[in-house]
Amino acid sequence: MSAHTPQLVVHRDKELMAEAAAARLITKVVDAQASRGHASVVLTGGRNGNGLLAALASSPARDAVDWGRLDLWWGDERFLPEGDPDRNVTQARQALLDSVPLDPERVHAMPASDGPYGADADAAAASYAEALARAAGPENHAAVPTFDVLLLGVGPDTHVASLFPELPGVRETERMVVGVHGSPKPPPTRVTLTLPAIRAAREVWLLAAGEDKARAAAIALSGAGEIQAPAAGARGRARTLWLLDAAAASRLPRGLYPPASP
Ligand SMILES: O=C1O[C@H](COP(=O)(O)O)[C@@H](O)[C@H](O)[C@H]1O
Repeated sequence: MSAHTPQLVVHRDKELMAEAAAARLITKVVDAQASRGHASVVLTGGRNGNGLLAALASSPARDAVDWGRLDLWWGDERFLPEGDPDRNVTQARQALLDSVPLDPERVHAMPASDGPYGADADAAAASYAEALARAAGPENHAAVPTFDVLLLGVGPDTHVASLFPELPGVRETERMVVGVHGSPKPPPTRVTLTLPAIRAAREVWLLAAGEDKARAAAIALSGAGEIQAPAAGARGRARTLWLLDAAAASRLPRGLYPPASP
């Protein structure tokens, strides 16, 4: 099976999906730290991403992670003032980050709209791209680190990170990070990794739980184009994993799930 072929795991409900994904992430991070001394994870916003972080916070196995040797990056951010409750980083802090001993130098939040770039989301995006490029080593395949795991929530319209169907961001082939203007989901201004940055990750995990994600999962996994269905273009270098609950998997084409017998 090619690394580009998505693998699917379907859980009974969203709570079990969040707990199983948290357990899976802990194992991945612990293994990476054991073999290379450090690990890097790209976080997502949204309900499913925050559900995973909350499950991780309440897992006894969280203490197996060396939090001080974990780099955290973001796949996208809602371009709002620092501390705004709708910022993805604010929600991640509440769900998990404030309760684990992270090294603040390794927590790479995207800039806020009242930060050094003011309301200029494009300048904020360029500065995040520079930070990623500085962190990328010669062994990396792009101007971003080879993230161990990159998490993506899947929106009901098939968006991932802040790459929305048909908007310029999803068409970007050169830059690693771009500003988003006129997002159909509020707030309208955002900053996002692009598909080339996402595809530099070793593993990409797409999270989809709930009935409102069923159509998006079915479209993205049925051969749709990435411009129309950005989730279809998200893949990892070594693995692309869709983690779903039964409701989100309910409209998948026959033969995709459960896996067809050989
Ligand atoms: O706005 C966003 O939405 C998506 C999906 O969120 P969900 O609540 O429908 O699961 C999320 O992945 C993205 O990071 C976020 O900025």
